[in-house]
Parts: sequence; structure tokens; C-alpha cells
Amino acid sequence: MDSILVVNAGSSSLKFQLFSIDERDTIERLLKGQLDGIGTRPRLMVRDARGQVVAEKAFSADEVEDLAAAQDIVGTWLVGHIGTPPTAVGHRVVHGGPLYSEPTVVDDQVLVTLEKLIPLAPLHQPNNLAPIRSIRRQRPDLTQVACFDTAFHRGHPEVADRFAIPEAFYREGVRRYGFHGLSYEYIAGRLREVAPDLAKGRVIVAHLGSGCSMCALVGGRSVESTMGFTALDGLPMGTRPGQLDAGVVLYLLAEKQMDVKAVEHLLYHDCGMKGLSGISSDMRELIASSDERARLALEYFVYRVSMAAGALAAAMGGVDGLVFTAGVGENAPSIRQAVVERLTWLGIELDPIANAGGGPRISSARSRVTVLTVPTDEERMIANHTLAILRRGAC
Ligand SMILES: Nc1ncnc2c1ncn2[C@@H]1O[C@H](COP(=O)(O)OP(=O)(O)O)[C@@H](O)[C@H]1O
Ligand SMILES: CC(=O)OP(=O)(O)O
Ligand SMILES: [Mg+2]
Repeated sequence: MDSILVVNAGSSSLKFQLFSIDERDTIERLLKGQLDGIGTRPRLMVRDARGQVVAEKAFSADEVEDLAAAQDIVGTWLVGHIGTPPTAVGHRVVHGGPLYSEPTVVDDQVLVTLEKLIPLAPLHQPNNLAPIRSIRRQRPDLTQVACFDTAFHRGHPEVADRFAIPEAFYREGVRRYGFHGLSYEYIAGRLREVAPDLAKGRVIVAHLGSGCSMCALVGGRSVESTMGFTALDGLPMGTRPGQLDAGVVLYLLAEKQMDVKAVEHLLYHDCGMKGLSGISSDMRELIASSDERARLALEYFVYRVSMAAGALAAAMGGVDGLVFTAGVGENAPSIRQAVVERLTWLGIELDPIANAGGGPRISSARSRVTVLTVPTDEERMIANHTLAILRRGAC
């Protein structure tokens, strides 16, 4: 039996899925697992095709303090539990730079190019490339496919792809790439299935997880995103600040005499919800907390998400739908409610009971804009791309 293993290293989690491929190229999930809460409350959870738990283990924050530790644990588990090796492995790679606008079979040359992008995604790219490299060492013959977070956004109009800086920087690749593209591509596909009319219209997708961004979809294509050159821009996140006056960075370097590495560490690891609250990067802890600082962090988050929704609606000249997805978007009704309450001016009205129940439709019958929760599945998107590459014989 042919199968595809998918590996997705995010900022707070390592997710994986194993899919079988039948003779008609139908993809069926065999295993779905994740080690999430890395550095805060790590927990490994793996389910089989029927949703039965096949592995569950909690770790202390010290035992799994980073992605490398998570990779060791997940790698060992997979080697012990997958009988036959997969036919191919698909990987989420966060940055594809100006060169990659399609999923790509990884060879040594591709790896070298992707390694050059590590400075543009230091929180993700090393973790995305490490398993590729280690599988390549052990099984150089195995097809590995890199699927990029940036690829889905590469068709943005030029005005959305630019910063207002001299053109020479644009030509060397300083562009507003946008990220979470695999998630948005999956959601665009799901909308065509579950809400075909809406899928043809103007939809804002809010991918609110540990990393957060929002995307404007017109007819299922990305036209604008809140993230830019790196995954630091846009919305506040678990440990990243989101949109930040560039003058703050100059101040840290010049006045605080921080070196570049210290500023990079601050911006990727100690800002966002963690920096603002001083309590945690994990939304569950902030929502459960009665601390005033947690309340401020949540208020800031909601304020920024609703402002971004306004900006994306303006980019599209209006909005027909709003979709919540990813860890927070799918699981936190209180955050969804607070965001929607700030968007009544757009003609959005929530159905509080549907929202508490998780949807999928959480807007009222009167709402001019349809609001949905749609669970994302970056791994399935990667499996689809990997299968397409296998079938094209591109490897
Ligand atoms: N029930 C929940 N309520 C609120 N937040 C949640 C819930 N479940 C998960 N989250 C939040 O989702 C975030 C992780 O989202 P996820 O999309 O898995 O992240 P990533 O893939 O970027 O690592 C964490 O901040 C976590 O607290
Ligand atoms: C790009 C990004 O922020 O990814 P994640 O949400 O997985 O951290
Ligand atoms: Mg993620």
C-alpha cells in the first residue's frame, strides 16, 4: 500500500499525519498526531483513522522545551509505530522566498536554497528543514516534497507585494510574501465544498493559532495577507508582536545597544501574548486567568484582529464571509465573539448559541456577512500536493 507521511512544524507544535493512497488516488487518513504546547504544557496525542487515541503522554515544559526535542520524541514514536516506510514524505516549509511558488521535490540544491531563507523565518525554517535533512541522510532514495506557506500568496497584486522602500530591495526579495498559505488553500477548497456561493465571493480568513495571520480571498484566491516579509508582521501572536513600528527596532539596536541576535530573540520568543501578559503565550491560560495583564493581552489581540478585518475588507472593497480557523479560531468562542462584536459596523452579527456550540455557521440569520468556523488541515493539503507530484512523476 502506498502512503504519505506529512510533517508540519509550527511555532508551538509538531503535527504529523499518515495517509494511505488507494489505486484511485483517494487519500485516507491513517494516523493524526501532534506534540503541542511545546515549552509550555507539552502533550503528545496520536489518533488512528477512527479517531481512537493510540498514544497520549504529557511532558513537563523542561522535557520538551523546543521543536528539536519534540522532533526526537515524534521521530522515535513514528519509527516504532509505522510498519512499512511511506512512499513519500511531505513537509510544511514556511518560507519559499521569491523562487518557490509551487511544491517542490527536495534535492541537495533545493535544501541549500531553503537554508538561505533561515534568517527570514528563524522560528520555523530550521525546524522545517531538520527532519528533511535527517530523513535524507537515512533514506536518500525517499521522495520528500517541500510545500510552502508562501506559495498560495504569490499571485498578490504588485501593490500588495510591495513595501514603500526603494525598488532595489524588492528586486532582491524584500517582499510581502504572506504565510499560512497551506491553511488558506485548504480553507478555500473546503469553502468550495461547504459554501460554494460564498467561496466565489470576498472572504476574510482568520488563522488564529500560535502564529496568527489573516488572508483576503476573492473567488478562492489570496489577494492580501496581514503577514509580510517574515512571520513577524500583522497580528499579535503567542510570542511575536505582529505589526511593529520599525523605529522600535532601531531604538533597541541604537539606544538599548542590543545586538541583532538579542533583538531577533526578543521579537520571535518574548513578545506577543507572552510579552504583553507576562504570564503565558498560551491562549488557554490567558482566557482562564483572572489577572489584569491577561485581560489586557486578550483585549489587544481582539482589537488588532478586528482592525485587520477592517483593512482586509477595504482591500477587497467589501466582505461576504468571515472564517475562523486554527487553534484559537476553532476552539475559543469567547475570542470569536469579542472579534465579531467589534465588526457589527460591517454588517456582521453573531448567533451566540451557534458560536458556543462551535458552528460551523456562527452568524445570525440576519447577518449580512456569513461567519463560519472551519477546521484547517495543513497536513491534508500537503498530502494532496505530494500525491500530485508523485503522479506527475516529477521525482
Ligand atoms: N480550547 C482552546 N481555547 C483557546 N485557545 C486554544 C484552545 N485550544 C488551543 N488553543 C490555542 O491555540 C494555539 C495553538 O494553535 P495551533 O494552530 O495549534 O498553533 P501552531 O500550529 O501555530 O503551533 C495556542 O495558543 C493554544 O492556546
Ligand atoms: C507562519 C507561522 O506563523 O506559522 P505557525 O502558526 O505554525 O507558527
Ligand atoms: Mg500552525
